[in-house]
Amino acid sequence: MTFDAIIVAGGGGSRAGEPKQWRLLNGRPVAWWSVRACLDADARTAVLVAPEPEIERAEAIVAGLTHVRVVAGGATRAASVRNGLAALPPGAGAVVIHDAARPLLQPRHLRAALDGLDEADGAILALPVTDTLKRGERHIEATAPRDGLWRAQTPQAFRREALERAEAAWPGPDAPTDEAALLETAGMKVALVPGDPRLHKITYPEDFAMIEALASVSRRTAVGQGYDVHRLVEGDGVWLCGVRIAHNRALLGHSDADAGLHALTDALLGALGEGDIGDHFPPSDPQWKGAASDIFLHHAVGLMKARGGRLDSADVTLICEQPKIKPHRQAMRERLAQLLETDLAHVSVKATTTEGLGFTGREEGVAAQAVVSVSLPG
Ligand SMILES: Nc1ccn([C@@H]2O[C@H](COP(=O)(O)OP(=O)(O)OP(=O)(O)O)[C@@H](O)[C@H]2O)c(=O)n1
Ligand SMILES: C[C@](O)(CO)[C@H](O)COP(=O)(O)O
Repeated sequence: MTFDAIIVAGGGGSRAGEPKQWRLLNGRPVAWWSVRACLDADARTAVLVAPEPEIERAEAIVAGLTHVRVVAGGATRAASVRNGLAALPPGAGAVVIHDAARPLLQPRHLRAALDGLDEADGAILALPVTDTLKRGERHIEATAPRDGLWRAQTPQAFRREALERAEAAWPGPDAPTDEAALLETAGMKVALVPGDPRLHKITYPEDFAMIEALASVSRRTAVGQGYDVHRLVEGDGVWLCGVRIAHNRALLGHSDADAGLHALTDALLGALGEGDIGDHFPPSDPQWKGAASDIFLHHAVGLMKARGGRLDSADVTLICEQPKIKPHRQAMRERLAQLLETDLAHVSVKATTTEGLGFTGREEGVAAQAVVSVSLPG
């Protein structure tokens, strides 16, 4: 079933003491992560609802993403959801509503909520209550039975037509605290789908630390490796790891033949499961003839960033007799750190000969190997 997503980020964060949806989490604003997850799950349109005075800020945050609309929120969460619904294009069978304040959303959560619509008009992620419940102010007045009680989370998915009907039928005047309440009141069926503690909502200041801790355990490390070779021919210099080295030979290739950057690009694509450099930049395509290989690496870095990935380390080994690499190693590391948008300490360049053996030993070509480690949302 096709679906649109509404990510509500229109609150003021009074209990958190700041507009929590804009605070940085792993280098991105809290609200960005949910928009990204909805797009990764193939939402047709993701509507980000932001406080009216902060529309431009929200637009800047999602500027690099396609199929996103930003609209102004209302005085309550329910009003913000209504504004989001009004901004949806017609057509999709389902709508998913999600709190921006739950930034560890993953596509699998969205799929689980949408699957719940097979047997109901709505489906919400929820966790069974596991603590004993007490009622009272300063002292306990009663112990409340917890059987059958659930903590409602988001995402919450709805058949669009059912949500619109339930919305129109809501008696008011109070706003519901979630959209499942609209359907419950209208007598419709809403499924309970097993939730996830990682969908914890940032409500109070201490929740930021909790989310950061959950985010760090929700990440995985991906390793990628790359290998490339280019032939040495007549010429006056070579490009290696983004640095031009004067030499009495040149490297032959469709692009600038920078074996170091090619191996590194392949390593990064490998860590992301994105195929290899030839899939993205076919050698048969004339536009890459003589191209500076910087653009290949830049592209792979863009893919990594779009996934919320972070480079932890990159290690390149150049294999050749000549030219000598050591005098250029630092310049290469600096250029790679710049291209990888990371610190110098995360980048290493090494070189070795093959003791005169093989094609590198005979100075017929230069080989390069690269290994990268990337941290990705789990
Ligand atoms: N008028 C509102 C109020 C809330 N929300 C959004 O609804 C989600 C859950 O609300 P809540 O945790 O209550 O956020 P705030 O309203 O920002 O917090 P507070 O109630 O502490 O002010 C958040 O992503 C929040 O941005 C919204 O879009 N519009
Ligand atoms: C919708 C919700 O996330 C379900 O738990 C929650 O009700 C929103 O937070 P609020 O504090 O009630 O606005």
